[in-house]
Amino acid sequence: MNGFLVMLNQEEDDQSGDLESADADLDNNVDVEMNTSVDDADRDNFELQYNSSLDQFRRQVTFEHERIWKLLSPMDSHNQMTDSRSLQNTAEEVEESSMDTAIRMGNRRWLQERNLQIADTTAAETEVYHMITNGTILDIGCGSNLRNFTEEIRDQMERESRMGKLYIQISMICKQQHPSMIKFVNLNLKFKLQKQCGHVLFFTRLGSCGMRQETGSKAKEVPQFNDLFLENQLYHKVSTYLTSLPAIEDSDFTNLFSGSKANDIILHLDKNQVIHDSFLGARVHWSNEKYCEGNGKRTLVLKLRKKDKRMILRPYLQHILSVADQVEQKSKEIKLFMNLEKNPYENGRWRSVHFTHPATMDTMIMDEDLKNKVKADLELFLKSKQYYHRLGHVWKRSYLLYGASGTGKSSFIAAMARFLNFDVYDINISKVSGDSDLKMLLLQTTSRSMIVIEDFDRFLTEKSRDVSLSGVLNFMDGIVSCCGEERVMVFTMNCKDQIDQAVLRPGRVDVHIQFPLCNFSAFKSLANNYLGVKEHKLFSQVEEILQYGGSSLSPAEIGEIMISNRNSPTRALKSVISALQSQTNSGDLRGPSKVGQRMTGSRSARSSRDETGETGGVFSQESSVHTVREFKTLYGLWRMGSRRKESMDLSSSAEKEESQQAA
Ligand SMILES: Nc1ncnc2c1ncn2[C@@H]1O[C@H](COP(=O)(O)OP(=O)(O)OP(=O)(O)O)[C@@H](O)[C@H]1O
Repeated sequence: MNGFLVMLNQEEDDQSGDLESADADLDNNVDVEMNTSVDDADRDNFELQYNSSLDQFRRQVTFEHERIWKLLSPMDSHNQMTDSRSLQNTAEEVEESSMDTAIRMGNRRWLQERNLQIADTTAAETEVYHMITNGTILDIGCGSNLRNFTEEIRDQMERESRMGKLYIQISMICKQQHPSMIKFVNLNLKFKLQKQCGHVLFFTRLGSCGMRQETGSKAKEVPQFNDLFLENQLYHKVSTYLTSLPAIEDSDFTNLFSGSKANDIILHLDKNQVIHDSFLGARVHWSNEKYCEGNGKRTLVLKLRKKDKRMILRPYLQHILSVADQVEQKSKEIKLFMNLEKNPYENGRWRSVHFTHPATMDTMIMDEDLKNKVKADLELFLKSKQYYHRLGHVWKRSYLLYGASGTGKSSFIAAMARFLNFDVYDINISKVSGDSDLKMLLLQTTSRSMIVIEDFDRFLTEKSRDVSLSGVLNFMDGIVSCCGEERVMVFTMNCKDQIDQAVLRPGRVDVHIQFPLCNFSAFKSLANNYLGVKEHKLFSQVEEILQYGGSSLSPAEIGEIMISNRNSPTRALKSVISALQSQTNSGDLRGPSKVGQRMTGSRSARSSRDETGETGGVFSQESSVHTVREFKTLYGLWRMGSRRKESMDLSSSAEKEESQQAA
């Protein structure tokens, strides 16, 4: 009678419940006695035990079984090899999915009927050794396991078998690389054992290539370099991901590094330390345990439970990639690229500097609703890769920022760049030598960037220019515009009324954002930011002027007055009031400014509004076209052919109120 424990390779069975109970048995050192010796009768019954409806499978198992017994009789190694190959070929012919299921079910039933325990044999080599030396005889002779066993363990197994202990082989024929070799090694060992003790029983399992690969190990390694010593990008991504885990902060074994941004500190896991993570309820462990001091190569090792592996491995890796991308994107130092020379240089046209503009969405003074709408629009865009691809659209979005000089358009571009953490390519179109040069510039930009053309209206209305209108239209959404992805294009204008409708059509410009002159709400924000004043007795006077006289100064102009008088808020507010009054009284609401310095080259907002009949308040995304139509028709402002049929026009609700009041 032989005491033994059968260990079914955990890698080959995904019914974890039993494996867990088997683990418990193993811990308690429970050996299961078997009353019958395994002999020919048992072998003959083997087929019957697989009482499966899958006839094909049954026939196959019988066939395999006989074959293996034949292989155990003395023969030369050449024949064994040949036979192994033919076994493998046979396995390929059999339908795999039903086979796998049947094998699993069959094995389990067979083991259960004999009251045999199933244990986890993916245990570390030392553990297996421990079980062997403790007299618990077992073996699962799957090729991969055998490869992992040391000579010492194999010798031990042989010794034990000579003492009459029983080994049970649950082997697996796979179609992976070198299966015949594995099989050959496997069979050789069994052949020896058979000769020595005569108590070896084989089960042959037919596995598929995919299954084999997946079942290779519970641990997945991500080496830093590939065989060609090129850096493994996945290693880089996983490292980035791990540094973003909250668990790394709690670890006692971390090294501190400076990040790419000033004042950034990054925690890296110390060598041979483990960090835990969870995904979809599964717990995983990462370690950089394999750290080779000699050549400095590192490997990150992922360990997870067998039952979780099939379920979460792929989505977990996808999750790692996307989190790492986000982390990298956030920690990236933004750059500002400029095209300076007309003649192309060898290294491309763009020259870059660090983008240091301090404006952010928080520092922008504008209607909060409008600001939130733009932020939501940008966020949605970032998440819409699949959506754009499904529609066959290039993953890009174009914004038109329009309004008088000094209303914050350039600052808003900076705020958008910071919000997205995108590099900015600021195209100076006067330095572009022609249509093909413009294309070239676009081709040399990267994905995840903002491409900006400021004062676009000025360029478009110029009589003589190097770049043609069709060159510009192609730039905006022609074939070359798809050379990069996830890009935001931004155009700024003082006034869009004189612009060719083809330029502004959706696709070329998706979102219109108006930047109004300073209204009372913006004034209060400026007073708070620039003077530190939240309330003041002069506020009501400012409100009155703005309400009845309308906005006449830009935030830049009012801001400048406040900065110059920042030592005395009262003086600053009085100066603002007199500037507003003088603008109103002069009738030329945007005549030459007596306050601050107006940016050159920009037409006054009010004069452009007068020219075009623009009232300042337009419609927001939600407002119905009907309301605007009514409004404009009433005041004779309706121009034929709405240019905003499909593109979104965002303007502040304050501006809308202003329009309504004006009406
Ligand atoms: N809405 C605003 N919020 C915060 N700051 C503003 C705003 N508008 C103007 N400013 C301040 O005014 C200055 C000029 O603004 P900015 O250059 O962004 O205006 P602009 O609309 O781009 O002008 P231009 O059309 O002449 O280029 C900046 O220093 C900016 O801080």
